[in-house]
Amino acid sequence: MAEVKEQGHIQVSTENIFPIIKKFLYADHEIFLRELVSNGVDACQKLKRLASVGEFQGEVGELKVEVVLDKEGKKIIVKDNGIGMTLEEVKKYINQVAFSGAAEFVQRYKEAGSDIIGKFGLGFYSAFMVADKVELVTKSFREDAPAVKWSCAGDTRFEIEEAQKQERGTEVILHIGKEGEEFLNKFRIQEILEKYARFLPVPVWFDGKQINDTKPIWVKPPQELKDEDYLNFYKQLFPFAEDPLFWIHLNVDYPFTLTGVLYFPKITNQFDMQKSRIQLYSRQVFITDEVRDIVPEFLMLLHGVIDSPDIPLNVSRSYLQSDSNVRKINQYITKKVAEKLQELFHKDRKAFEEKWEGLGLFVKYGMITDDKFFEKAQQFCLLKNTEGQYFTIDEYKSKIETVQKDKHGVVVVLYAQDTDKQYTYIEAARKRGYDVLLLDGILDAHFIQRLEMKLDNFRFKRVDADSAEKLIEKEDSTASHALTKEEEENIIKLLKDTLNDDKLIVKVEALSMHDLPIVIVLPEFLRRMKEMSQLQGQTIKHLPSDWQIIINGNHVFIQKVLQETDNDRRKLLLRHAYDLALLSQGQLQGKPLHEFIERSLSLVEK
Ligand SMILES: Nc1ncnc2c1ncn2[C@@H]1O[C@H](COP(=O)(O)OP(=O)(O)OP(=O)(O)O)[C@@H](O)[C@H]1O
Repeated sequence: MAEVKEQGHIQVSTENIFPIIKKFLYADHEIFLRELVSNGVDACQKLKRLASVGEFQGEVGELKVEVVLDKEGKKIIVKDNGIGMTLEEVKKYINQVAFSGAAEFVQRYKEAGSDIIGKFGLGFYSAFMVADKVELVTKSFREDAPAVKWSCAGDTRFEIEEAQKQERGTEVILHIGKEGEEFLNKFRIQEILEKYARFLPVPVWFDGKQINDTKPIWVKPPQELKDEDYLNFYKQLFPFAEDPLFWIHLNVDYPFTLTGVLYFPKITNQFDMQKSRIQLYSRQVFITDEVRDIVPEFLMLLHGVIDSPDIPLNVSRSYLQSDSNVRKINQYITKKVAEKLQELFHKDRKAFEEKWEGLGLFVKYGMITDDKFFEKAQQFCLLKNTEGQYFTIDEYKSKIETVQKDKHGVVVVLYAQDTDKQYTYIEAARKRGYDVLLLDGILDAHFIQRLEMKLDNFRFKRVDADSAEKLIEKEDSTASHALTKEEEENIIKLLKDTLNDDKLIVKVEALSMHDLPIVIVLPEFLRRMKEMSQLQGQTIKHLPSDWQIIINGNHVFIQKVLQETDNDRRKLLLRHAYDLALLSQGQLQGKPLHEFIERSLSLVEK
């Protein structure tokens, strides 16, 4: 038996901290392993540093941290061959420094409650979340320092004695208690190590295998890396994801330290958008994938890794938002992303256009949520028209300015959300020499509003918001149609009778012969209101009374209806014209569609 060198009490100010550490938060118990393994890694790195400056002249050997599970003996052991500790150091670091860390935690826990949980590196004493008794056996790199054993059974008493350890380094032996039983499982340990230790800078071994990649790409200089390396790393992080569109390597040391790689993923649906896939590391130790307050909101769509020792982890969320480093990091990332996009745009516009389908989503999201980004992105944000051509905002403005300016000097941008459903309207607009954009993305409704807010005299109108004639109101748009006042009243009444609805909004307009005899439009404002309420989860269908019916006073079909003497046939013809209008809107379904088909056949037969 070794001689007991010292017994003592860990100094506790008010109450025993162990019960508090133990009850910490159930879900976070696993971090004990992160803490112990990273202490081992730190110890190895310290030794390497000492060797590099000549303060340690012995054999460094292969530095590593090893985790051993002894299921039978109910023990988890974390060993390293790093610097180790002398007796004095054990007293200083374990009894005082580590303890004061734990005491500080307890203090904050009492102040902030669950807010700080999971954000606080509890350090060495987190071992007591899972262990009833902890032993630490250590031998310093200093040649003449004897090995020391420290032990503590989860109360304020500790013991220090001489130990028999021959090799340099530290071994922490956890005697797992009831609370920690779930960790006496190989797969659980494996899982925790893969989560937290995957990219630690010193080899970490468990169950005969090395868990980690000590040199992940974000710590390497970008000029040493090929596209393939970035793609492989992406696969390593997200084995089931499709290849990303491109990536940005972050690398800054002043005024804060930040490295990382952010990927622009292929996003195909709204579900993909909700997944946050940025992992935060601090010196290669995984911290969290909850990066909401660190990364600008719109960049939450990106995937990848950020590593910064300058992000405070042991504080509450509201504090994080006001932290000046976090704010600077935010701005830096935004700037970097904008610059990278700009560079891609200038270097190879064609490739940029080809990727726009996927990229546009990020750019638009950024423009919607971040003013600074809007300013920059305005220069490379693309608009695609229904013929598949791409324009920057300025290019598009110059393209349509002359033809699509209305009588108030506002440039009216026409757009479709569905080239099939709105085909008739797109054609009608094109015939008038107008250009039509395709804005069919999930964010486009918001994007349109943003552009209107930011750009002077720029208004968006969906092609079916009005008759083609009225979409862009010109000075001379008071063209008269072929019907007399009486005929106009007659035809309106007839249509209301036919459809059996008094409340319908019907008007006669001078459309061209190219247009349908009856056109149905949904004013832009009303439609947008509906869309917004739908986006917020309320599903209001377009009520029929919102649609406006426009009778084309110049169409021969309408003349024919008026000339027809048989009232039933007049109604039948008018019904047919109305159904054609619904059909061109993609709204004719069910029974009315069936009747329309029957009627079409009978008209042919007659
Ligand atoms: N395996 C080890 N080898 C050598 N020294 C160690 C080892 N584990 C802990 N120490 C010493 O004990 C000190 C306290 O450790 P503890 O884990 O509580 O806090 P920390 O690592 O300094 O900070 P953190 O709270 O972020 O973990 C360390 O700073 C280190 O000096």
